[in-house]
Amino acid sequence: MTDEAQRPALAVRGVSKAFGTNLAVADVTFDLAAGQVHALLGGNGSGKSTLIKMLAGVEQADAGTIDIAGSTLSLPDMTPAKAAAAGLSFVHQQRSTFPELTVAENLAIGGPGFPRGAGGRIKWSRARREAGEILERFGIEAHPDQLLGELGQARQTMVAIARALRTQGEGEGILILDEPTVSLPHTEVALLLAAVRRQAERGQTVILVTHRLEEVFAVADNAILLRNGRLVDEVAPRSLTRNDLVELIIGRAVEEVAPTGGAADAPVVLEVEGLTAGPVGPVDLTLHAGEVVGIAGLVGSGRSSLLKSLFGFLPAEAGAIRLDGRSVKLDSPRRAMRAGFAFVPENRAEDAAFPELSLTENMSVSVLARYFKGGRFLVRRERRDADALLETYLIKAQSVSDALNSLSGGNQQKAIVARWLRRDPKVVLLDEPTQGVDVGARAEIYGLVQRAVQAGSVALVASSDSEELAAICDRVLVLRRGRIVGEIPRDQLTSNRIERLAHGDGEEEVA
Ligand SMILES: Nc1ncnc2c1ncn2[C@@H]1O[C@H](COP(=O)(O)OP(=O)(O)OP(=O)(O)O)[C@@H](O)[C@H]1O
Repeated sequence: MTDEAQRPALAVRGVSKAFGTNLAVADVTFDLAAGQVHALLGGNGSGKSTLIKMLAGVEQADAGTIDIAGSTLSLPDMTPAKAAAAGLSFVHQQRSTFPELTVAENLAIGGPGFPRGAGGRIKWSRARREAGEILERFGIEAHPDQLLGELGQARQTMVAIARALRTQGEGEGILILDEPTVSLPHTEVALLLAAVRRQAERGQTVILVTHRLEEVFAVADNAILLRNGRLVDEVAPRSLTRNDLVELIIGRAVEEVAPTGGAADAPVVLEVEGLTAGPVGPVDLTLHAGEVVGIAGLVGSGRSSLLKSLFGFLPAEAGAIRLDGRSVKLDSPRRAMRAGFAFVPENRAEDAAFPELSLTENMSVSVLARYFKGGRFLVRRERRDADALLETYLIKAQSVSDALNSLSGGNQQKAIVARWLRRDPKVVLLDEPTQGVDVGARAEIYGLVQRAVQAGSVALVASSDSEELAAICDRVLVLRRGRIVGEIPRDQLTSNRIERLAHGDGEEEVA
């Protein structure tokens, strides 16, 4: 082999970053072999995003260099422009693509731009031809004139990847995918991973940040493991069992959580009849004490709308809701909360978090009345409870006074789940509850949901992760176009079955 062939595609040397006294990334050094998929793994708060942001030049490193394509770059001096020039291409979870524009327009935006002629007029025929060439190069089945939003989720992400890589020669540079499959249904995940694998086989070096271990086993040649900001190991995942990998990531084994079995002969807690709200309905539901019921369905099937209408965010146009046999009117979140409903929304940043406020404040907004006594606010008690929640929910923070937005994404999610479960709700509504949450805390959250329902409550869990639903639910209801098209009981519950029903393959099985 020549020196060129042996040289790593990326060498990371001595990278460090502290936030105050918190060493988020501590002297991390590794090499990435070219043409491979490297998973960047670690528990919540282990430093993955901070490391990626330093490579992208959006977070200033304290120390460290990278070697790429024969040049050495200082990370404290990195900027987004330098990162792009060095061949580092990023595709984030929230793709910056535009569903209402065409594929060709999406491929032109943000890069070299549209080809222009005299007077700055856009040359559409050339833009289309170039888009067609890019689609072909990346093996994406789409037409340049198609609206991006008409494509499936996986192909939309592939367009974002093609856009990020379009100015690189075949196999040049590094493609960095930051949790690209969050909220993608299973079949779409498989399509996207196959495309990533194809790119690697053609020589592309890829860094994949993910919490989903099945993806690591499916596509990664190598895994870089971070714990508390330090590099703890580099392994070939295929040489490990799932449990070995979990232990390496979070430093301990994780117990599988199984449903405790809310029985159909237990008393009925929640009854919904003919609920119609926005894109949902009419929907009937009957939940028995102790049940965890999953809501599956493709993007746009109405999963989130159903939960939102049960929490009074989305006004119901028709229908009746009974809680413990008594009729309840849920026309506002305040009323829903009073009635004993709790809701962890999918979109934490917009709907749930107070990013600038402390962790304590974010966790106690749901129970503020507990801390008012005789005109005084019990600050010490609030703090003591917050400290306890940190332990119960394995939230990694320096202190409960930290602003929520200084926590890693997964830890913010745990804080919002803690906020709601601490109210001992009667009906727990969870929308994508383990989004961005690591394998350890995920099992912990499942366990807490189980525990929350054991005293006679019920939980409705909407998730795009059919494996998650199959693992934790007593039964799963599948939504299509706002209606329940099937119910899968525990003894027949597999992710495959959920996916098939969600896509409308096979029989409809309305219970
Ligand atoms: N802007 C910030 N201010 C203060 N501390 C921060 C900031 N960003 C990150 N941190 C801290 O740095 C550490 C690493 O966080 P980072 O977001 O890199 O973790 P992560 O591995 O990406 O986690 P997750 O899997 O939850 O996304 C955490 O302790 C976090 O609280």
